[in-house]
Amino acid sequence: MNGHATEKERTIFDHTGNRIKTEDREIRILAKYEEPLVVVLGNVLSNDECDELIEHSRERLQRSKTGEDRTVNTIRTSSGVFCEQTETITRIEKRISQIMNIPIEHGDGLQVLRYTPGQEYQPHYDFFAKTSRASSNNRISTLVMYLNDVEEGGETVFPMLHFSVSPVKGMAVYFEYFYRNDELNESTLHAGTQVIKGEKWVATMWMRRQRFRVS
Ligand SMILES: O=C(O)CCC(=O)C(=O)O
Ligand SMILES: [Fe+2]
Repeated sequence: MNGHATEKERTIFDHTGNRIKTEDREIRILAKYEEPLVVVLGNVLSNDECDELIEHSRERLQRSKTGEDRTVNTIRTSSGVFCEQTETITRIEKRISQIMNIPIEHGDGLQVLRYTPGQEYQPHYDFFAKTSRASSNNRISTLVMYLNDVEEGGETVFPMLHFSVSPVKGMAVYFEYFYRNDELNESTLHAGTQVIKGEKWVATMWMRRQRFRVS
C-alpha cells in the first residue's frame, strides 16, 4: 500500500472539534483548509477589544507619520505600529498564545495595521528567506485578527490555494508554515487586497521558532 503519500504532516495548531477553550474566551473554529493549514476563527476578540486596539493604535500611527515609517513601501502601503504592553494587550496575547499553541515569548509582538482605500499588502510570505539573517530564528505561524468590518475589499487571499477570507470584526485567520515539505510552506503566499471602501484594521501576531522577546 502506498499510504504514505497521503499522510499529513503534523501541525503546530493542535485543536480539534469546533471550539478552542482559552482561559477567558471560547473561540470558534469556522473553516479549515487542511494542508497547508489555514483556519478561520470566530469570536477571537470582543467588539470592545477591537475598538480599544484601534483607538490605542490610531493615535500612535498619526504620531509616527513624520518618523521613519514615512519611507514608501510598495509591497505594503498600509501603516502599522507595534502595541505597547497594556493590561488589555497582555490579556489578548495570552489568548493568542493558547490559540497558536506557542509561548507568547516566541511572538514578534502584536502589530496593528491600518489600510485606507487603495492600500494593500501585496503577495508575500511571513517567513524570511533562508539567506536572510532573520531566518536563524524564523517565523513559523501567523494570526491575523480583523478589528473592523470593511465595507468593500480588503480580503486576505491565498493565491496558490485559491482561497480568500473576508474581514469580519472579531474574527481571525490563522496559518502556519513550519512544514518539512517546503512546497507547503511556499503555498502560504498571501496578500491583503486593496481596500475599496472604508478602512481596514488588522492586528497580526507572528510566531518564531524560538523565543524572540524577553518578558
Ligand atoms: O491584511 C491582511 O489581510 C494580511 C496581513 C498580513 O499578511 C500580515 O500582517 O502579515
Ligand atoms: Fe502576511
